[in-house]
Amino acid sequence: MGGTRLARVVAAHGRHCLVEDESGQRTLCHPRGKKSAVVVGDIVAWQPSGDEGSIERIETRRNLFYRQDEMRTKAFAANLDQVLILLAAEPVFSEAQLTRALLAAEAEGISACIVLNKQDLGGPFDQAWARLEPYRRMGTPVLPLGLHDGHGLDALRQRLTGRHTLVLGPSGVGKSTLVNRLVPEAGAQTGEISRALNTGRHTTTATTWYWLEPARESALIDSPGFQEFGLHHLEAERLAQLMPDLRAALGDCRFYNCTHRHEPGCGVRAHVGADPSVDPLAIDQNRYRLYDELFDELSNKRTY
Ligand SMILES: Nc1nc2c(ncn2[C@@H]2O[C@H](COP(=O)(O)OP(=O)(O)OP(=O)(O)O)[C@@H](O)[C@H]2O)c(=O)[nH]1
Ligand SMILES: [Zn+2]
Repeated sequence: MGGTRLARVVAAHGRHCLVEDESGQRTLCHPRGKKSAVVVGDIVAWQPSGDEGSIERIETRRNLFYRQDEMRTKAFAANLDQVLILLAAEPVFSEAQLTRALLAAEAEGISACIVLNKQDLGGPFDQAWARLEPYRRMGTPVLPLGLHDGHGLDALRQRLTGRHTLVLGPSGVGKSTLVNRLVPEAGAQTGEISRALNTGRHTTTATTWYWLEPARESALIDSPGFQEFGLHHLEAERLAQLMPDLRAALGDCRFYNCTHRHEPGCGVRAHVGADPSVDPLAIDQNRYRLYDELFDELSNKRTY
């Protein structure tokens, strides 16, 4: 159709968004009619009208990273290559929250990595690093980082190169420090987006797309909302498949529809609490407890 162009959504506020074309040109767009909301990372077909534009269509998404609680769904971003979960030696992180974010990524087929910041803190860092051992063992990359002294920054840059990465993390782990460290003109970009979308507030409250280099190949997508990570969109029966450590032990249960909670002859529970130096399929107690609790939560969810 004449006049329609493809572009990427680099910021969204309400139903309005900022799209960026291949040359890097950004345009404020509004949806035409009653269209479903766009998400950062969406590829859209849009049509210019004056200085602004209207969204005609959202291209099919490769994936959509989102959370869902009883009342609402929150989409973080679409078409991702990777989700990076930033944690730190302090504040002490919640394993439940970490596991939920990993599950949401796995359910959409998005690879995830964990980055542990504040390496300079010594003891607390070592304790946090030890808590992440089951995650390393199940194959999730875990990178040490010290944003204050630059430790591990090169390895992190390597992991981000050529990918579009959503960054998530609880408050206080150093997410703004990370963005400012990797995106030299982050402040300017944020200001430009705030002005364009007329939010009148700092866009740390909205999801924002940052390019890491002038060639615009690697991107960091900064998104708030790591708290209250609802997984109502997942079936309880799918959980074990989505947890790599449990998944590795599947196939040896007596019952084909085993929930791995109370059935006799369960091949998963046989590995819970085992010594990893003896049992390569050992499942960490905490991980199993999280599975058990989530199974309860997801099988008792109410639908409205
Ligand atoms: N010791 C230490 N402190 C760090 C490091 N990186 C960041 N911090 C500190 O951690 C605190 C939180 O950093 P921010 O970048 O504001 O963290 P944030 O994740 O954006 O936090 P919110 O703004 O609450 O979302 C600040 O006081 C930083 O100086 C580090 O490598 N070591
Ligand atoms: Zn079982």
